[in-house]
Amino acid sequence: MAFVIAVDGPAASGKGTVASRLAEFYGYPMLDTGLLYRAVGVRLLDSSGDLDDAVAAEAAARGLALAELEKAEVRTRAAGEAASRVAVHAGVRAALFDLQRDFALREPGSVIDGRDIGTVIAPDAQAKLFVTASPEVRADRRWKQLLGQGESVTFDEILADIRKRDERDSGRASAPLTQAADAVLLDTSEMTISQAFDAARRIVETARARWGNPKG
Ligand SMILES: Nc1ncnc2c1ncn2[C@@H]1O[C@H](COP(=O)(O)OP(=O)(O)OP(=O)(O)O)[C@@H](O)[C@H]1O
Ligand SMILES: Nc1ccn([C@@H]2O[C@H](COP(=O)(O)O)[C@@H](O)[C@H]2O)c(=O)n1
Repeated sequence: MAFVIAVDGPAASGKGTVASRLAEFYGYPMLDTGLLYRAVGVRLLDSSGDLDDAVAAEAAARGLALAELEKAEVRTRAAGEAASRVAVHAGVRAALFDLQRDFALREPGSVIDGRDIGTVIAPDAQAKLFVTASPEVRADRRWKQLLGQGESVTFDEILADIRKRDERDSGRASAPLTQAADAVLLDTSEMTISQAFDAARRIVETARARWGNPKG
């Protein structure tokens, strides 16, 4: 049976950073599911531009090619906003389900990060982390990241984005962002990347011991 590490949490909490370090440490493949929704959002922006059109959004999700996740465009602020708008459509989520679920079942294990991994995609995951940080810390991290990518934006604009995204992601009817009952909370507000990774690894090690696999 595959050992699945599910990493969920709000925008810019550092879940992707923790997930990629865990993947490297355990030698597992990693899937950043946010990129799927971002790529669907970008597809719609490039076509009709109507992010509220559920039918067009589902068609965009069904036509998605994995190569589209590699485009620099999916990592922009606009793509993040578009992703959270298309992610409310149940048809989009259904269209992306199998790809994520199949990834989760890869042997000998996988690391998947997103919003609904521990609750919907892999509710049976052996290790579940819910990575968070205060809105201000997350906004600061995302702001610096976007400045580094050459975007021109203020801290206050990013903080407003983060608050709006939290509200939309947590409030939607379909697979809302929520901590799974059996996920371990990891608040990285006061942690460096290396401290966050160490804490995450300890959580996973505890889950591995419980799972009964002595091989690290
Ligand atoms: N503990 C930390 N301390 C300082 N910076 C961090 C920390 N964790 C992550 N970062 C930085 O914050 C930014 C966002 O991190 P990351 O992409 O991992 O967040 P995320 O939760 O995956 O975001 P997304 O909402 O895009 O999925 C990156 O530039 C990353 O290097
Ligand atoms: N499993 C997921 C992953 C992401 N989303 C939505 O996509 C937006 C962008 O995700 P990032 O992780 O790249 O910030 C996010 O705000 C969610 O709306 C999702 O619904 N489910």
